[in-house]
Amino acid sequence: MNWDIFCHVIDNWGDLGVCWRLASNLAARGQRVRLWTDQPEPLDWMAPGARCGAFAAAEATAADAGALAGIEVRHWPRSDPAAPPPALPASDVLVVAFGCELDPAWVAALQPESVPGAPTRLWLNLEYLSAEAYVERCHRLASPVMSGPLAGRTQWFFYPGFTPATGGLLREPGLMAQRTAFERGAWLHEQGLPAEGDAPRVTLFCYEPARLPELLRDPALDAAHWLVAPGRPAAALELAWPAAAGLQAQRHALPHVAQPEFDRLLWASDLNLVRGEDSLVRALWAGQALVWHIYPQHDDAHHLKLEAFLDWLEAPPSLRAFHRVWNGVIDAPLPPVDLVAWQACVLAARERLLLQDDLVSQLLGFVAEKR
Ligand SMILES: Cc1cn([C@H]2C[C@H](O)[C@@H](COP(=O)(O)OP(=O)(O)O[C@H]3O[C@@H](C)[C@H](O)[C@@H](O)[C@H]3O)O2)c(=O)[nH]c1=O
Repeated sequence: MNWDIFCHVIDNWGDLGVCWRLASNLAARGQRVRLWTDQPEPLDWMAPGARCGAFAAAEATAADAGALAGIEVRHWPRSDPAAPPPALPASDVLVVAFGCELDPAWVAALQPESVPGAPTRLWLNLEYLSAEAYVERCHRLASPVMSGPLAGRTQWFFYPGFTPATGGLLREPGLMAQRTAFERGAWLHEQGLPAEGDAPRVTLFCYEPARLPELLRDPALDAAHWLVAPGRPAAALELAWPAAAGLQAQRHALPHVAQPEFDRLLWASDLNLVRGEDSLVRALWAGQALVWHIYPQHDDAHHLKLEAFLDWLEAPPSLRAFHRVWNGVIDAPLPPVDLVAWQACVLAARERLLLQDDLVSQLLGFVAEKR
């Protein structure tokens, strides 16, 4: 089948990160995808070569073409109201990610009314990830358009989630086999990172957690190797680093890496301090201790979202308390890091997730059912 996926980058990298993973998961299962985004630039490091297809086909190397077969990245002139709808063959499935607004003329162009007798074209909204109860209620609901140029059409809600009654999480079929075969020492060595010794490796991929200086002084981390992602995490650690004075801790600034390499970074770490949406999911698959820096919302809606996640995670009291302080929900001393208990919790959660179908399997099933 042919897919159009629309991605409006609001901020940071998760909007595009999720959409790229979705596109590549679909392509790996034989689907043909056009990925439209208003801000394709981060793909240059997240998925090197991805932009070749649409922007510079002649420059694509054979390796790029092979790795990215089935995906065409296209620029979406989202904020230009005069941009004419594309004159391209219609797609079977149109996905607007995270409820992004697509001009009705574009919807109509890419999804002409289905011909009687032919399979129905589908228009889906892939929503944000949450463990809150509404997700199970809203997953797979139809949203009929009542007025305007698209009146009479239906958009379907598809919600990712952590339980069998949701759309599940993105997970490539071979991911766990790769995870098991991963050789941490060799990988760290290849990256030029310290591969010897028992000192914990901590991946830092966060926003600006106010309690970072306090965490630097946690006794479990006083000789830690901090593996620091570029951008906001690097800036946050730079400010906090004076708190590590006198400790043996070391920091290692990392470059932007491609998504598969980012996964391996999480596999190689004893503690993953992740954020947003996609890195949280990848930290669950990594099966190491994790702490989530949730994307903050103005009305504090993220507090409930965080609690729902901690409930689903069956987080032990120390991990719950740590999350609440780390995310500024409560003002209290940061509880001590307990790598053993926290990893056990993540591994148990991963076992539960592995019993469920991944998001793309469910999405393909949903589309087959509706067509
Ligand atoms: C640091 C790094 C990240 N990445 C990728 C992994 C992820 O796909 C992506 C980061 O995305 P996230 O973890 O989701 O965090 P994020 O905070 O970057 O993204 C988002 O969070 C969402 C909840 C919001 O809705 C978005 O608007 C957005 O802010 O960047 C790499 O591929 N290589 C790297 O070197």
